[in-house]
Amino acid sequence: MGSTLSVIASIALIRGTCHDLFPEELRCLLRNFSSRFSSELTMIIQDTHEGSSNHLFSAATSYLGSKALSAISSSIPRRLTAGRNESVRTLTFGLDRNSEVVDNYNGMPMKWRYNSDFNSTLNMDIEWYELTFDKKHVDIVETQYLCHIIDEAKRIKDQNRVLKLYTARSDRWNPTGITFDHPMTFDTLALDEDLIKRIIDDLDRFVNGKEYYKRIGKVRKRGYLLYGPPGTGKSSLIAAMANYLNFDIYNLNLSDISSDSSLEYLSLHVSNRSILVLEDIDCSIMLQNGEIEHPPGAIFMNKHAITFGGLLNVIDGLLSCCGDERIIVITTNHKERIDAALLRPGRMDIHICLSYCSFSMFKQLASNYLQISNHDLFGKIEKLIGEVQATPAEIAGELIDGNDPKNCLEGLIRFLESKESNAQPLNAPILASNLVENKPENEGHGQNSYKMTDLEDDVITNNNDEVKLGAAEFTSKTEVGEYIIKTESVAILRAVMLKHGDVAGNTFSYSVQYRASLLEIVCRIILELHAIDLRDVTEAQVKSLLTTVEDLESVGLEVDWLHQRLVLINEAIKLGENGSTPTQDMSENVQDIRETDLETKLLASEEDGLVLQEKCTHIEDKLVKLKAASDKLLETISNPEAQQSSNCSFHTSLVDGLL
Ligand SMILES: Nc1ncnc2c1ncn2[C@@H]1O[C@H](COP(=O)(O)OP(=O)(O)OP(=O)(O)O)[C@@H](O)[C@H]1O
Repeated sequence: MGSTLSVIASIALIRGTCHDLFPEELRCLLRNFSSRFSSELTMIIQDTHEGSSNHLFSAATSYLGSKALSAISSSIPRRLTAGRNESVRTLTFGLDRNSEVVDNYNGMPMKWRYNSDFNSTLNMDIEWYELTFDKKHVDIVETQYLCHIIDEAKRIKDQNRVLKLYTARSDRWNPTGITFDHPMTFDTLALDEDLIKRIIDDLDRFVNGKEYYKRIGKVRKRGYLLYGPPGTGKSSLIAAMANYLNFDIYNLNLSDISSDSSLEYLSLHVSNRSILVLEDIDCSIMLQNGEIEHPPGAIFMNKHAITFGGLLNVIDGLLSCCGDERIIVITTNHKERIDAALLRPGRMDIHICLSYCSFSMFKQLASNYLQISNHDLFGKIEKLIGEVQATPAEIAGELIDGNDPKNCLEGLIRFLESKESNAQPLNAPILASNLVENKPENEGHGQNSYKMTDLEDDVITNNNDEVKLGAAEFTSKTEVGEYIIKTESVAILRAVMLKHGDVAGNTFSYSVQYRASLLEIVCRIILELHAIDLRDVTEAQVKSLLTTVEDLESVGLEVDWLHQRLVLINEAIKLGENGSTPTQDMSENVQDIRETDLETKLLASEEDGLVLQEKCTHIEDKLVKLKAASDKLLETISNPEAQQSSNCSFHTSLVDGLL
């Protein structure tokens, strides 16, 4: 034992002496000399290059630090440095002075040696790596290996860094941001499994799609629209996305921004590999109600100074040119209030509807909060969740306070039952907020439905039972006149055109696609009016529809006839609720509608006598029907008992005469 120690001590002494006698410069010289006769080549990578810091050197530091302890490196260096600072999530390692590590790159050994020394000429420490490899691999090192190091270092750095959340104040981003430490991940997010998989696939394709985007000449940005009632997990999904991608979040409330130029400035100062979130956009960008004068084209402005054009510029213009790998997420509780131009693929590539809690979502929440995957009470909860609209936030709220699963689940059942007793029936009318998205295949609450487009802008719809590729919104379209619209709206639009002419004709300053999307909204309102049971409609719901129609009118759509009809329905509901009889006003209103229809048709047909005659006959036929309907309506409304027994006529009177 004593002799072993003395041998080690002697070696250390000799090494120390050699080190003192042969300074680093001399040893380098010797190595260079011997390399002339060697098959190996050594490349020096210094910390500075041509007067500025050398990115390859810092990339090598991160790369070798991650390799130093891993099994991929064939040799673990004798001396390592270790540490951690505020900007990273885990410990980081590095090579110590004169330490070596061998990295096997596709079977080719790459020897790395780290060195540092004091440079008396520069009066500072200098650091460098020596990378030694077989001369025959020089091309691979130059064209592949060094790029691989840079890419890997970037990935490692991104993966390890602490995420930041930036908010804007006085039109500037908070310069340091705050640490974003949200625990939500795709594992804990309660969402349909298949939907999560599709979102992850899309994110993966996006972050790994550098070459793809380059090839097709498209800027690497992706727009997501998250919409749905409050508490359905929009913010939670953003957090899960940020954690999955390791992207910082820039959260912008447009109401806080004073001008388009401030918005531009902020968008230019969003870093790459980040998510720009515009929350509750419908609250910040309002549809004008016609009271405010504004230049043509600037139809959607908020009460401050941001124009719709300014917003599009951020999404399409400046951001497109000046950033890379950016995701823009827009959230809203009312998708139908957002201009279709903003929602089109290329701007908002993926639309995700976050809806009320389904049973599978509840099971995920139960697993998160109570750590149970099954319970005797699950059957009852499944039934209630199928009948009641409860948001994941509400369900989570019931599960959060308590350690005893049984108590929590019983509390949840009581909560759902109380909701059920106050709730609308299942076939309740559709709120205006659901107009755009509540297509037949997505109907049924407690279900999670969504549409999303992938890189090639396919559309995927899901109603929990089936997943269709390339269906619905963007693919199944038909032409009506110059408008290309969803097939399901064709019959209605044709009928509207026949009866009211081209109601979007006055909006010619907008694109045909945009006008088509406005017409789609009209069709959907009519479709919904035909589908709903008017006995269950509340005044608030009709008012909501009215707001949408007013919005349409404010952009120039001629839908006064629809407006009047909704007013009439509203009146009828009020009368029905009060049990009173119709007023003279109301019967005049019905008469007005008939006369207006006739006048419009007559005027529109003035030029052509034959057409006029034909149309008159057609209109007269319709008037006869409308008269019968309105008589029935008046009769029904004047007799509340009859209204109960003949809801069918009531409905026919109020709705069917529309077209
Ligand atoms: N899908 C979900 N999975 C897990 N938890 C959820 C989910 N949805 C909501 N929650 C819970 O409810 C809380 C509120 O949800 P969140 O803020 O994500 O909803 P939101 O749709 O963004 O609401 P708002 O529109 O009001 O901003 C979250 O903190 C989370 O605890």
